[in-house]
Amino acid sequence: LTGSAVANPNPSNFDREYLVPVIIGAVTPQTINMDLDTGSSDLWVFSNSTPGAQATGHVVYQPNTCNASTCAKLLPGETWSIQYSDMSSSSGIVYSDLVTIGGAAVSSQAVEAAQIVSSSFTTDTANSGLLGMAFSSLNTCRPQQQLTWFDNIKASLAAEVWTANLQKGAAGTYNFGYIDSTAYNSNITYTPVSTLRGFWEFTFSGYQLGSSSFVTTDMAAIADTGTTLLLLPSAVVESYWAQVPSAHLEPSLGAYIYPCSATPPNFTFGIGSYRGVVPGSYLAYGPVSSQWCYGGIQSQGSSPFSVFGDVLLKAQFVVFDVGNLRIGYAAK
Ligand SMILES: O[C@H]1CN[C@@H](c2nc(-c3ccc(C(F)(F)F)cc3)no2)C1
Repeated sequence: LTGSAVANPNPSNFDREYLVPVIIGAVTPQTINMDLDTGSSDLWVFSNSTPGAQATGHVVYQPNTCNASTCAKLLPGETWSIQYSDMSSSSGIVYSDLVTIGGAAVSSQAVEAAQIVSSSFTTDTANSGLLGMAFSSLNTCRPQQQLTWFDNIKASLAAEVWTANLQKGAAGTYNFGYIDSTAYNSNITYTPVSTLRGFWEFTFSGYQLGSSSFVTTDMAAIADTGTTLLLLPSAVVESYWAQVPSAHLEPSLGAYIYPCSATPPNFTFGIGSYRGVVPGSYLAYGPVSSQWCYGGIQSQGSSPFSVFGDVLLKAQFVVFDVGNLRIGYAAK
């Protein structure tokens, strides 16, 4: 078994997130556009349990709890509650239902129906749920923790692997169970993943800011498709933006902005001897005013690891190798 699904950048806002059409339900299938997030492990959707004022503009999951085996089943006593790093949150109850992504189906997937969503979820009307693709140890369902869609399907796949091929301002692809050798043009460089924190966590071997020399230093990072930007240690971020005249940390935003007339420098990361290049044009996030633009590289703050978010991932072909607990990068 293999699967392949489109990854659509949110149309209106600078590739802020990438949405995948997910089909939930057998008797009354619904296609729900969800944010595939390698930084969390809950599959949750706006639902008929979400207050109308919070669900306005969203597709809502209507579990068909008929008695047949093909229907949705409420999991008695199960609840979930999650908070994302931007302080947004959601919580609710849990059903089991058929979930198909890119033609690959899991018959009894825990589908977490939201009873409460925070305001930024309500306003992000392109996104009607999150599809967690980190490790199941992070799943918030209690008292019985639930498995991610990938953990449920991986034994049926041709290989316990999936790949992300996100694009700048265009539809990309998530493939499940196989590696499309036509989708990249360098060898894939793999490095081990630590699952101790439940993330796709790995060590990268250093970085290069623009045309400066490569800095060889082992650093921790997670690959997080649910984070828009590239988050690095504040000292590295300061050095990066020092290369752009008038770029500065804007106190009111807590973020670096730069003159929109400038093109930011490239960012290169190392994995062993592999060098992954993120073109400077990918590091221009979007305007905050007529002349100031929001930088695509920002500080990771007090986080113990950097965050390789969409601005970096869309420049690479990325292999999430669950079977061998490793992550792979290739140029494309
Ligand atoms: O927590 C970490 C796990 N991965 C990162 C992540 N963050 C979101 C997110 C998506 C949409 C929204 C909202 F719609 F704007 F509310 C908020 C957060 N999804 O993955 C951060």
